[in-house]
Amino acid sequence: MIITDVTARVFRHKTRRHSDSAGHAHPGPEHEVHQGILTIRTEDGHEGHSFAPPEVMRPHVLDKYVRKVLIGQDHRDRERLWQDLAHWQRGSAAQLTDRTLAVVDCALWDLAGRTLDQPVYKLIGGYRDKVLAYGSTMCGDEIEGGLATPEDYGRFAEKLVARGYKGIKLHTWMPPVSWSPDVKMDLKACAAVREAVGPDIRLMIDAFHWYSRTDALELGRGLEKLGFDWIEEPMDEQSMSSYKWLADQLDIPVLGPESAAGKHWQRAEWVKAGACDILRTGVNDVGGITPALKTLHMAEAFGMNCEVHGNTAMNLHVVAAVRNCRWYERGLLHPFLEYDEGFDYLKSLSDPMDADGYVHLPDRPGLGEDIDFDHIENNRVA
Ligand SMILES: O=C(O)[C@H](O)[C@@H](O)[C@@H](O)C(=O)NO
Ligand SMILES: [Mg+2]
Repeated sequence: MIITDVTARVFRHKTRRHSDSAGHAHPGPEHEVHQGILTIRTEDGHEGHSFAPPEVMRPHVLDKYVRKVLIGQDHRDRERLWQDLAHWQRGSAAQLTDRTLAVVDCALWDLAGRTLDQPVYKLIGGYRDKVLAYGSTMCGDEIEGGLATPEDYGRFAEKLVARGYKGIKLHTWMPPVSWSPDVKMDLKACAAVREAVGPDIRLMIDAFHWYSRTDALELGRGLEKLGFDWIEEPMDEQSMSSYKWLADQLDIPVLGPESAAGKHWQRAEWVKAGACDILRTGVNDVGGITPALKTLHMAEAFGMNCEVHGNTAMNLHVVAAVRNCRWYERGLLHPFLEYDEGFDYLKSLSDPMDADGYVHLPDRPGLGEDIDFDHIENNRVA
């Protein structure tokens, strides 16, 4: 049970996903990027793994913080290890991030599952073995036939419904798209999707994240006429009072915060302030599975749903272990990318979806990621 080793491996993998200046993904030519895998090993040879960008697990961070907290400890003490690592953040000069807490916490959960030969969601306490997914589109673009016009969104929505999705979330246009942001164009895309899919498919929006209060209000009022289920991150989430102002004015539920700092503590403040109607958490956003569960359980105590941000196994297992989350966010999707092709370092999808829109939890131990260790070793860069 005692942790003896924490290692990071960096490897090449190929993708057609490219990040823009705001960190949003768009399709492009295949290129090589680097990915990291963190491995935590115990004295009896058990291992737990989790993936993250290499900078999240860089040598300085592992040496100065992670190994100091983990080595020699009982790997089953996830709560104490998470608290001990989180307490290093304050004095780390912002070098120890929530993303690092998340990759360590996920590897510990994976280690527990692999050691006990159980899926993580069953260790947490399973609520369901399959979860309804919504298709989460990439942000709009200026790619001919991509997501460049409202009609493009409408056509893509039809394809997503044919694939089985019962819900669709539009990420609309944001800089660096030359003419964006534009509330009226956002609403045209939403209207085109509603027209294309009809009244029974659930629709949501995740818009430009820095609109003014009045722009966000105009967007929200328009969405109410289109029967959307929620408006997400239309303003800078550092201004909780702006969200309180917006939520007080709108009938459509305001969902958040996704990117606001402060883990489950800040999300408790949003609930107390009435700044959202549906809460949001995400394993990468709050520092791991452990704090994501704290957020979801707190929301449940207030009678609130809490939607989990992001795809991948770590978020899927959290969604499968709670009642007060309606969807798994499957994406990000684009007409020019085949999401079901997965990643070249995984032998199978972590979130396979059936024709009815349900993602089934794999019966593999831990986080259930079907890792191709040969690919990792054959493409090692560090
Ligand atoms: O980079 C981002 O901001 C995320 O990918 C984001 O676009 C998307 O995951 C999201 O906001 N989902 O709700
Ligand atoms: Mg979002």
